[in-house]
Amino acid sequence: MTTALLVTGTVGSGKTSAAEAAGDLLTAREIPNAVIDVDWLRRCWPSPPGDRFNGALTLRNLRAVTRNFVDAGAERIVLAGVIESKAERQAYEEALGLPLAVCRLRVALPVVRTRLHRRHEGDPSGLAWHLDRSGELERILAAAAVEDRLVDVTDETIPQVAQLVLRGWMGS
Ligand SMILES: Nc1ncnc2c1ncn2[C@@H]1O[C@H](COP(=O)(O)OS(=O)(=O)O)[C@@H](OP(=O)(O)O)[C@H]1O
Ligand SMILES: Nc1ncnc2c1ncn2[C@@H]1O[C@H](COP(=O)(O)OP(=O)(O)O)[C@@H](O)[C@H]1O
Repeated sequence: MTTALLVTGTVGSGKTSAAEAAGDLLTAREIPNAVIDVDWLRRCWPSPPGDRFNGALTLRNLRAVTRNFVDAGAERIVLAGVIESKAERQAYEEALGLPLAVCRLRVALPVVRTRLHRRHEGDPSGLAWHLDRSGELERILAAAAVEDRLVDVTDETIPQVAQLVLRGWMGS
């Protein structure tokens, strides 16, 4: 049966990079897989009042895209995204229609901020928003403890993070 793994963490923690690299590792092992960057499923403007991250639309897109990937033969689905509560986790699991594991990346905030400066070079307003959100979201995620597994990856390279994430999910 197909199973899903959500790589989560605060903004700039490396969830997108880790999910992409995990997909590459699965491909190298010839395990049919798909990678979903949840940010793209909510990239629609404007969002409705009271739903600033487009949560409802994200779930509808997730349901449709996942079904297509499963129909295409994906056995492992790796997602990068943010969930802030156990209720949101349940809603994701229901939309996916698959067993879901959640791995949270923890990265020391000064390192996150250095990465954000690099990623948002030439984008001062985006940088300011992400810098502000990084600490706030880290506190929200730590309090919510929605994950099955928390890994501190402050000093790990992207391929190392991908390996850690997969090891916790698949055992190797
Ligand atoms: N609760 C919740 N739900 C969904 N997404 C969340 C949430 N909190 C923060 N984020 C993160 O917000 C970041 C939005 O950044 P974007 O650059 O995509 O901006 S925009 O939505 O296009 O305006 C984007 O940050 P990055 O993770 O750095 O890409 C999202 O992951
Ligand atoms: N393990 C890592 N080591 C060094 N830089 C990283 C690592 N993971 C991600 N990055 C870089 O940090 C930035 C944020 O990573 P990204 O994957 O976009 O994070 P997120 O999806 O959590 O916002 C990107 O510029 C990325 O290239």
